[in-house]
Amino acid sequence: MGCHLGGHLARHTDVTLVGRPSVLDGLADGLTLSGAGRARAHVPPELLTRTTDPDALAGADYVLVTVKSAATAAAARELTGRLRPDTTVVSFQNGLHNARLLRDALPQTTVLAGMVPYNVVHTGPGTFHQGTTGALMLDAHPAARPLVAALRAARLDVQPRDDMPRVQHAKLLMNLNNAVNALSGLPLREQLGQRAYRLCLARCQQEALAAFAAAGVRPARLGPVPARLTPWVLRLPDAAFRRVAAASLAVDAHARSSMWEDLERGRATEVDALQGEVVAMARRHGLTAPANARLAALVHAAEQPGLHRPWTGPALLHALSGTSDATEDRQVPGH
Ligand SMILES: NC(=O)C1=CN([C@@H]2O[C@H](COP(=O)(O)OP(=O)(O)OC[C@H]3O[C@@H](n4cnc5c(N)ncnc54)[C@H](OP(=O)(O)O)[C@@H]3O)[C@@H](O)[C@H]2O)C=CC1
Ligand SMILES: CC(C)(CO)C(=O)C(=O)O
Repeated sequence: MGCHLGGHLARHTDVTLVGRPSVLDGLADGLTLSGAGRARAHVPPELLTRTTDPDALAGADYVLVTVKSAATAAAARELTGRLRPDTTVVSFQNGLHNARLLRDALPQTTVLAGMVPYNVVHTGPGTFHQGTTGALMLDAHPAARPLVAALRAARLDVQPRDDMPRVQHAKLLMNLNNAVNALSGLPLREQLGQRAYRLCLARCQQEALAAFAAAGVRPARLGPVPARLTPWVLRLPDAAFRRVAAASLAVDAHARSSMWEDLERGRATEVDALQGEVVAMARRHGLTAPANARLAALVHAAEQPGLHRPWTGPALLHALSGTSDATEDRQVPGH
């Protein structure tokens, strides 16, 4: 995500990519951006400063944090004492707590929450493909204005919002599919086209919605269907689902979740910040979230070397069976 955002911005403003040698070395000839209906674009290496040294952020107006949730605390420690007082940090990460973690570590700094609604996959050396579309969102704040202008100049759609906690809860509901998608081994379109996988996701979302309600949080509406009705739409038979969710399925045939990419590359996933968050929130409010707990356990098992095998939809649903009432799979809203 850092290469995608940085690559787009580098054509309009000075960008320094602070990252790992394994990523930066692949950018020696620059960076190629594809997807989302834009012409394939090459960003030449002279437009990108690449470094592993966080000291390079000392002069930055903005720091966009795009590490996985488990790496936020360490990244925050690296930022501590290195930023100008007027630098603004934006967390463009999934999960609910990354901006708060950064704020706690950087109390003198303006830290904004952001949200990326679309998927980006590293498809080859220096090549980053955007497989789905949507507007970036971030806290509406005066400090965000120049960044919003730069993102727009780079032709990235962006919406400042005054309800980012609600946006992040809505995004968490979407991200509950990351585990299902990663375990399926399938592109998003193929996976969401199969009802058995959708029933797994519907169970996770139902548990999350119950936990959100108990916590007094109403997730923002990010798409055509209000969040509370999404589990019902997911449970529709395939043909009806295809009609109702045509827009959601209009994704690139190759788009996959970031968690799929983590399992493919043998990296730890973000499941603790997604399914794990629902389990923790449910517990705080005297509820349980057994489908989310089971999926988190399956993802952790798949993180072990050699243990990642694709799950069919029926097998995954069976693995979750007994974790919630199967009659839910026939439930309609209000019943
Ligand atoms: N990819 C996607 O399609 C989407 C991702 N997101 C969210 O965006 C965030 C980033 O995701 P994604 O780009 O996929 O993650 P990746 O793991 O692909 O990229 C993060 C990179 O940051 C590196 N990194 C970690 N800590 C540091 C540090 N302190 N200094 C420098 N580099 C560091 C990681 O290295 P290492 O592996 O060594 O830790 C890794 O190379 C996540 O929260 C994700 O959920 C949101 C929407 C879509
Ligand atoms: C865009 C989306 C929802 C795609 O699965 C995502 O956030 C991710 O892959 O992490």
